[in-house]
Parts: sequence; structure tokens; C-alpha cells
Amino acid sequence: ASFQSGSRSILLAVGGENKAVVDYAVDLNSKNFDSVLRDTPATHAIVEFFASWCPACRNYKPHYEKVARLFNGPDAVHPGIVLMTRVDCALKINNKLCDKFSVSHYPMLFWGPPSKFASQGMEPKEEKSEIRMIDDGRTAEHLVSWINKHLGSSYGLDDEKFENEHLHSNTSDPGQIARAVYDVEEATAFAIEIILEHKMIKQHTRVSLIKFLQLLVVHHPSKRCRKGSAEVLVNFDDLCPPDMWSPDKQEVVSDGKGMLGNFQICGKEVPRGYWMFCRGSKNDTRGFSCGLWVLLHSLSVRIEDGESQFAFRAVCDFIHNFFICEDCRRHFYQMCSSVTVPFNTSRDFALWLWSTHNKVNKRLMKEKASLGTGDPKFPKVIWPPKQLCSLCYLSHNRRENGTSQIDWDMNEVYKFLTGYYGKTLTSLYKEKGHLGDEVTDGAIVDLVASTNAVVVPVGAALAIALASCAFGALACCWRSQQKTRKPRRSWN
Ligand SMILES: Cc1cc2nc3c(=O)[nH]c(=O)nc-3n(C[C@H](O)[C@H](O)[C@H](O)COP(=O)(O)OP(=O)(O)OC[C@H]3O[C@@H](n4cnc5c(N)ncnc54)[C@H](O)[C@@H]3O)c2cc1C
Repeated sequence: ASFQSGSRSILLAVGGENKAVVDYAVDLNSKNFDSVLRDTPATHAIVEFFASWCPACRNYKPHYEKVARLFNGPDAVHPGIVLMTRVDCALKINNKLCDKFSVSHYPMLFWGPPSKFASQGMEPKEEKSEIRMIDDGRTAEHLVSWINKHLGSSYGLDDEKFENEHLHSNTSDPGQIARAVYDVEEATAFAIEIILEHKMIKQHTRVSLIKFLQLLVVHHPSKRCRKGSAEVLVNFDDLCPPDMWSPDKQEVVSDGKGMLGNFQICGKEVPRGYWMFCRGSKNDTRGFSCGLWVLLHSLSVRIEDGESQFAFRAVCDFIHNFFICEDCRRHFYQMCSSVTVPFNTSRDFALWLWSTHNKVNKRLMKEKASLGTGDPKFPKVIWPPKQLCSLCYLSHNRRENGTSQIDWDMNEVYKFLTGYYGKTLTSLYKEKGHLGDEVTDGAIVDLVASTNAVVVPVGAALAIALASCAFGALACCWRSQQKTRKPRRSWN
């Protein structure tokens, strides 16, 4: 099979009806090699160079596939860790590629960070090269134990999906949040799917969606989601016409999801169908609700002071109108409604969201039966625990009745939140300058140029203006306007 770039196409190719006959390892060639390896969320890759005429390679294939089953495809037991691929050096198209990697025998396996494969190629003899040959992968058992040795893991060929023993609690390793940037993309795409599936865009909820999209356009940690959100916003009236759920429209658009259903807000590779940081030990735990929290926190540490009240309203209204869990949104909205003084600083909003999330955690710690979203392997804690941020704790007294009283150092908590959901969250992300305004604005300026700025539909423009009062017709210009504008109370 030949694959287009990116893991979405990989998932499609290995999933579906032909699963029994389709390979798990991804076929690469000189055309898709760089893009697949650059775009994968996996932290490691194996490339097998083989030749289709080579009998040893044919014998080796079932071994390689047995390992690939663990890591590749939508039913992977351990997704997002190792992308397993192969290149057929017997194909003329791959001659240069195989030469670049100095392939001296078949099959020959290399290991390394995917992006390093995708860059200039390797210098295998250089000691510092992060790409290395796998010297003992001659059977599935050997290959898995080679991987385990290098990752410090204990994967086994018999591992089954879910009831997953190998998950580490994310409270113990602060670096794990870096993987959450992919979950934030997943959650964004997933949220739109749910909204459409449940026909939640109504006359009275449109403005709320527009406001939330405005927030995403400027502050989503993923550049492609920022770009996609801007495209949705600019074309809002076409993608979500006020009568989008009327029976005549339903005939025109596919699967009842309207035009927006054909649009992938974070690009064609998302949703991928699996979670990384938010992966639960069971099929139906964590996932989306975890990804949504992470998205909200990562927005809260990116906004500017003048946007804090707007962001607060946008988040509260979004959850109220579009979060499918009835009890969750009701509780959350109660907490929103209890805020009486408008937020003036992004710090205040980020800390409010943090403490609100902790109130939910506290409630769920007590409630024996949560709404089924809880995961026994990820017990609720008051967050961040000391292992993640000891400086956040001024004092921590445990009472006799089992409860505890924590005195937080709010400055340290805020510092921690901005580091954790700001820089660390995007540290694996492969786009340069994703936190930098230049890139953000650059992408948006490109978009404005390509969509001819004045085309914002009247309805959407009106809604945007209504939603934010101070915004111009284009959310895309929002950021530059805000920089020269003092915080406005009219956003309340
Ligand atoms: C707005 C909202 C309201 C919800 N209300 C309910 C409800 O009423 N009842 C219910 O059963 N479920 C509710 N849920 C789901 C529930 O909160 C969890 O999302 C779900 O149980 C999965 O938990 P988790 O272990 O993945 O961690 P989550 O609580 O989803 O948190 C995700 C990650 O955020 C980090 N984190 C944890 N606490 C904080 C904090 N205070 N500040 C910053 N980061 C933190 C941790 O790394 C954690 O792994 C709600 C979800 C959302 C988004």
C-alpha cells in the first residue's frame, strides 16, 4: 500500500474492513518518507529496509508485524510510542533513500526519533547520530526486548488493548504533558464532531461557538488548529448557516453534519483515533474530557490580561452549550455563575480555572460513582501533587478525618501552570515558534490573504462583533488590535 503523509492516512489504511490482510507496519517510499516521519506523534520510529525479492525478508515479515501490531494503527496496544515502518529497496523509486541510509544488507533495521529520520538523512558512523542500527531484532521476541531495553519499558507480544498495565500516572512525570499537545488537537476535533453529531449549533448557541473559536484562533497551542479555527470563523455562515439542520439542507450535505462536517479543524490527520497523555487504562475513561481540560488550561495560560474576562465567558458558555455531559456542564456553570467580579488579569483566570478543576477533582474523589469518566489507574488528586510542584505548597496538613488542608503559594502555582501548560506542553511539537506571535500572526495573515479578508459573511461578522463588542469584522485582526488596546470592560 502506498500512504499519503501523516498518521491519519496510516490509520485509515491499517484500519477498516481489510484489517485482517493489511499490514500494521507502514510502507514508506521516497515520496512520503519525510512527511510521515515528520508528522507522526510517535516519539520513536523503526525503519526496516528490506527488498521484496529477499527470502530472509519474507520470513522476517511476520515477526516484524507481530511487533508492529503493538504500536501501529487504531487498535494499537501502545499507540504513539514507536512508529514501525518499512522501505522496499527493490523499488527503483527508493534507490536514493536506501543509499542515504547506507543499507548494506536486508533486512536492516534502524531506530531513532522520527524527526531525525526525516531530516537530512543519517550519518551512521557519527557517534552522536541519534539514529542507530538495531543489532538484534531477528525475531519478534528479540525485537521487543531490544525496544524494552532502550525505552526502559516492559512491553510484551501478548499485551492486549486496554486494561493497560503499562500506563504511568501522569502525576509522576512532569515531562509527559509534552505529549498532550496531540490530545489537545484530538479534543478540539472531537468537540466539533460531537457538536455536529448532536446538532448543538442553534440560533442561541452560535455566538458562543464563535467566541470560543476566536479564542482558539489566537491561543490554541497547535498552529494547525489555530489556522483551522480561523478558516471556520471566516467561513462561518457558509459552514454553519442558520438553517443548517433544516430538512432541505440535510439532503445536500453528507451524513447530516452540515458543511462543517466535511471540514477538519485541526487538519486532515486529526482526529487520529487515540489519546496519548489522556489515554486511560480502559477504553471509555479519560480521553476527551481529559483532553478538554488540558485545552482549557493551555488556553488560560496563553491569553493576555485584557482578554481574561472574554476568555472566562467564552469557556463558561462553551462548556454550558456544548459539553455533552449534562451533570458536568451544570456543575461547571454553577461555578462560573458564582464569579461576581470580572477578571482583570490572565493570572486570575488561569488560577480560577485551576481551582475550579480542583473542586471537580475533590467532588469526584468523594463520589464513589463518578459519571464513568474516572479511571482507577488515574485516581483523582488535588493538583498539582507535591511530586510535580513542591514549591506550590506552603503547608499541607492532613486532618484526622482524612481530609487535608493545603496552603498554596499562588505565585508558584501560577508559575507552574504557565510552564506546564505553556512551554512544556508544546515542547515535542514540531512546528517552530508555536508559542511565538510571529508564527501565529503569520499563519493568520496568510489565511486572510488567501481568503480575501472582506469576505467574512455578514452574519458571522455580526455575530463576531456582537460576541466581542470590540472586535473588528475579522477575528484574525483581533490580536494586532488587542496589542494596541487597553482592556475593555465592555467584554463582560
Ligand atoms: C468542564 C468539565 C467538567 C467536568 N465535570 C465533571 C463532573 O461533574 N462529574 C464527572 O464525573 N466528571 C466530570 N468531568 C470529567 C472529569 O473532570 C475528568 O475529566 C475525567 O474524570 C477524566 O479524568 P482524568 O484522570 O483524565 O483527569 P482530568 O480531571 O480530566 O484532568 C486532565 C489532566 O489535567 C491535569 N489536572 C488535574 N487537575 C488539574 C487542575 N486542578 N488544574 C490543572 N490541571 C489539572 C492532570 O494532569 C490531569 O491528568 C468534567 C470535565 C470537564 C472538562
